[in-house]
Amino acid sequence: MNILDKIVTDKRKEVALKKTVIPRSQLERSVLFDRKSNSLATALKHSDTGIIAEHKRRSPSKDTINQNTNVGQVAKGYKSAGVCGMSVLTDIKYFGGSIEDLVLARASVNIPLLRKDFIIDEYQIMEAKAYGADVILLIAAVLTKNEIKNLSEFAKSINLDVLLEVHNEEELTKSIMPSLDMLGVNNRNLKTFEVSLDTSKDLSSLIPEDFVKVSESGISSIEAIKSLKNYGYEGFLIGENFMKTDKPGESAHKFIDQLK
Ligand SMILES: O=P(O)(O)OC[C@@H](O)[C@@H](O)c1c[nH]c2ccccc12
Repeated sequence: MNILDKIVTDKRKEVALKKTVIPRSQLERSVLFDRKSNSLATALKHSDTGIIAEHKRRSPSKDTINQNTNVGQVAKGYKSAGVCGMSVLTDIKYFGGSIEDLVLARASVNIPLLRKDFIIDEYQIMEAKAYGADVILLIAAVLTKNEIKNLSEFAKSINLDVLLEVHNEEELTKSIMPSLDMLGVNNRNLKTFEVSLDTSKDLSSLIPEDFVKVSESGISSIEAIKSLKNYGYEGFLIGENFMKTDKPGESAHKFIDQLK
């Protein structure tokens, strides 16, 4: 079994258990369920820099990145750096995050927040909304075309933006549908952890114009962003490059200043 299969197997168990502890009807009663969403796709379209900064403590490819973070402070730092949005990893077992991280970020900022997790069930989308997310990530590598359709339409029905992540042409062609707002190309292969920005460049011409294009992972230089912009990318998801420093917000600030 590859790592992605393991993550999804564990995720199915986690979701089944969570459903018994907090039923959907209770999620719907969260005050955040009625909060007006803040669109990440719109923010990216109106930005010259397009940075989406991530909160990530550890990952299966890197182990520890930063265990001493205060997610509320990181959120404030990213906001004052001028990011378009923040991605909050909520997977516990493999990334050291939690759904509470999302609500703590939401308590600190009103910028668009992406719930970054392995979403396989509507329940997790309800949970994302209840804990303050504006956007969900769907990963084509772990979903069928039908699942992508059902989950993205459900997210749209509760006013969440959808970022669909692909890694190759096959995933991309099966996924193109009107219920998505943004198409993200992950430069990291989630099965082997290999990283190459060429993945974004190679797939760019296959993404229809009406989707905001996002390049994800392995981005650490201004040059990388400048070259990805030539391929039509408007969003850049950066985690480790900021999180490996003591002050992720300040690192993001310096980075964004150089982009302007
Ligand atoms: O830390 P990086 O290399 O800048 O990558 C950030 C983000 O793209 C990465 O964390 C990510 C992209 N897609 C994912 C899916 C699940 C978990 C994590 C991810």
